[in-house]
Amino acid sequence: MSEACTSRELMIYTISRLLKGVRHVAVGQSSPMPAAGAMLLRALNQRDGLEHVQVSILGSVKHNSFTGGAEELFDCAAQGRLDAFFLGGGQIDGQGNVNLVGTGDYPNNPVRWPGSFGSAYLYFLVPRVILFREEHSLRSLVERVDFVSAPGVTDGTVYRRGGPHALLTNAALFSFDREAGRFRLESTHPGYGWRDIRGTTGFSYDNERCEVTTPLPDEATLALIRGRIREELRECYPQFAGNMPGPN
Ligand SMILES: CC(=O)SCCNC(=O)CCNC(=O)[C@H](O)C(C)(C)COP(=O)(O)OP(=O)(O)OC[C@H]1O[C@@H](n2cnc3c(N)ncnc32)[C@H](O)[C@@H]1OP(=O)(O)O
Ligand SMILES: O=C(O)/C=C/CC(=O)O
Repeated sequence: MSEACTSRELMIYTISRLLKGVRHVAVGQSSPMPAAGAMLLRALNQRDGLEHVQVSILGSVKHNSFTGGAEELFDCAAQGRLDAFFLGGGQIDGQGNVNLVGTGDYPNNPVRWPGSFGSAYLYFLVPRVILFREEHSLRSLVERVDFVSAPGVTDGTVYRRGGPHALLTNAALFSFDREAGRFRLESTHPGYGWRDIRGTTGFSYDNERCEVTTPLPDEATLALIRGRIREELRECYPQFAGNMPGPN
């Protein structure tokens, strides 16, 4: 029996499950776990003789067919040729708003993050946007973000084909109901129960007393993460890949 599945490996595997059915997935800045999850889906589909998955990772030479940087990604999204993307946030709230700018009042934020990137644009255009935040805490999952980098919901007068699909943390998986503008707890990761999630989530959500446990990857999938995926990830995220379990 190999070393037990780590929290990050579970998140990577869960991302690959959330991506099922996509043909083209892109990964933006500062997103090692999404990159690994997208690579895992590509590898699993290849292994199982399923449809080819195009993976475009910003900043990568090996795993990116774009040669012109983010502009090409944005054009691709506008043309409807991108099925899935990922957004993080120092804060994420119960309506799926993400804050990549900082806490407190802009522009004198006591805590400052890298900035909004093209998050607002892509959030409106990419059908399946998966939100991710490793830290599941009252400070990261808040009632209302201090700054809206990209809004989760928009009124019906605004043309919008993209938006939040799910929120994944190191403790739980939520889906997002776009009609209701609310998250629904879908599963808690091994070691966490619904009460833990209630106590560490700053917003209200549906299906609070969820008893479903997030499924773990099987041995073969775990071996793929620790082998091929870890190696593919090294190009863009050497430190993250170096901290993953795997053969020396
Ligand atoms: C086209 C495109 O590319 S669109 C962009 C796509 N990519 C993304 O959306 C992902 C972007 N992600 C990020 O920029 C980062 O991962 C962030 C900002 C969300 C989080 O930053 P991380 O460095 O991972 O988190 P970390 O927990 O280390 O926090 C950084 C700092 O902010 C502080 N912090 C983080 N969250 C909070 C919070 N909610 N409240 C107060 N302080 C906070 C931390 O204490 C830390 O401070 P320190 O440096 O003094 O210790
Ligand atoms: O403008 C943005 O959103 C992101 C740009 C990242 C890049 O050019 O690599």
